[in-house]
Amino acid sequence: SPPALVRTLPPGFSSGLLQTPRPVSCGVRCRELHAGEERPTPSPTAAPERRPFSRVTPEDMAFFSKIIPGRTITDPDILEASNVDWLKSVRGFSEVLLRPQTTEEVSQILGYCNSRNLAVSPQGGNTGLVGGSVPVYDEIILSTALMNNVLNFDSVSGILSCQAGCVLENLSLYLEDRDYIMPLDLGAKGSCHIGGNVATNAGGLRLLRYGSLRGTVLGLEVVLADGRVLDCLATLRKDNTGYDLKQLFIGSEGTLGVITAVTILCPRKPKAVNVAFLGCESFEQLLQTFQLCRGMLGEILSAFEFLDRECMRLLNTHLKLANPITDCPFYIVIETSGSNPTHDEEKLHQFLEEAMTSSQVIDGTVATEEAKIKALWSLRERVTEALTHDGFTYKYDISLPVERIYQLVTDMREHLGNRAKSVVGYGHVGDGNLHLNITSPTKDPDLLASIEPFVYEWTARFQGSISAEHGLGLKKRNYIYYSKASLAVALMGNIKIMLDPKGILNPYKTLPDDLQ
Ligand SMILES: O=C(O)CC[C@@H](O)C(=O)O
Ligand SMILES: [Zn+2]
Repeated sequence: SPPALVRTLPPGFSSGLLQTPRPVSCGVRCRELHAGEERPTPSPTAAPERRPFSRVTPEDMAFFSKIIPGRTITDPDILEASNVDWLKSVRGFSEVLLRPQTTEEVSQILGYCNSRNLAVSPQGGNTGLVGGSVPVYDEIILSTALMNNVLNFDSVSGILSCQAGCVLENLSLYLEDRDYIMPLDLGAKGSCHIGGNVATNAGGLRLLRYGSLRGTVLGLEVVLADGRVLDCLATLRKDNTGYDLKQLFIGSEGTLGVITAVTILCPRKPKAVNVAFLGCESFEQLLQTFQLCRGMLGEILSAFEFLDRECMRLLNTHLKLANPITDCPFYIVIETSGSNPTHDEEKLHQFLEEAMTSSQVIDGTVATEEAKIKALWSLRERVTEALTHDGFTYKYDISLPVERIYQLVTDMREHLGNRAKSVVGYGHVGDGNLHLNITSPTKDPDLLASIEPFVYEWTARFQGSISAEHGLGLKKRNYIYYSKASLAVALMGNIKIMLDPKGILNPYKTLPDDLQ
């Protein structure tokens, strides 16, 4: 029988997304590449069976307590928050939460877990939306929360070095005091950790201007599954000495190593920021406005986001946020960031005049002061929160050629008829990234069966990505084949085996079940 420390699942209780347990795929951790191999049929999102990892014993606890005294948590009330994801859609049953403060501590923990065959679920701010940051069964939760020191900031180059557990908003405030900003900004900034941002290659609201973390992250320190510390913590803009290994860990969702420190290139704080909130009659007009905006605002444009009328309805109903302009089918948030307030305002006003006279935009409002800028941004940033009050939410994060993104929403509405409560579209127009969200009063397997695989087939038909910026985690892992060739996925499996031969790091995530 399992040691007393480990609670077995209550009878009939499902772990994670588990509904119908699927037989363990093959148990083989070594997979050969076969040319022309058939792509496996994706299984439902149900979690695979627990793999035969060891269970935590009192001896293991004694070891952890010696390495990180007072920072081994077993209190069920504290563990509850770390076992459940932000959406409350995935639940694990871990009984151990470890809070290291240093890279050396992470190294010792992983070296030990690897030798004992104990599975580990790395966790940052736990704000992910695909079930990637919580355990599925009894994996040990390895939190970066106490690894929150800035290591260095070079005010000439703008290069920041910090530990992985720094909260994004704290880093932003730290940099703003020094006349710099972070190159990324997300709705979850108050909780998410930079290590988690990098591990998931989070996109967010500024990607249009500053690019993805694949460009702005200059270096990483990563603890590998066996405890070795990989020092790629470079601070160079240019470095072509061999393969760029840090890219493997960016977006790997904690399955290849635990990121412990990051160096990141930060832009100067803009002297002038303006936000315009505009309304359009059709998505066609919204796209024309985007084109015009790129032409007229070019170098000062820092965000071009959208939400539809349904999103606005949910913001009004659930969060009591008022629409600052007349009711429209589509709303745009445009942000400019530049170095000359007079020049930027003049450009923005010329653009708005042109957009209004050519009837691309029906109504709009502009903000230059911080409080109003914040209020306008919250209409875009808080859609996710509004959706959580609308019911059970099915979330899709799709990349498509920009002119196609809203067609998926209209096709989905037509396809579902009155079976869904709300079908909404919003997202990052500038990046060709749609957030399609569908709600129902409660979890509804029939509705889900109507949405999937329809949404994935639709996306694959236009060579889109089924996960633009949220990653695959537990929920989307089996749909990877809709966006990646079989050979690419098989190579990913080989990399996983090379770096984590026992598969202890964030098991059941990112890779499809046939490669777990
Ligand atoms: O909740 C979502 O689907 C999207 C969340 C986030 O990526 C956003 O852009 O607001
Ligand atoms: Zn987004």
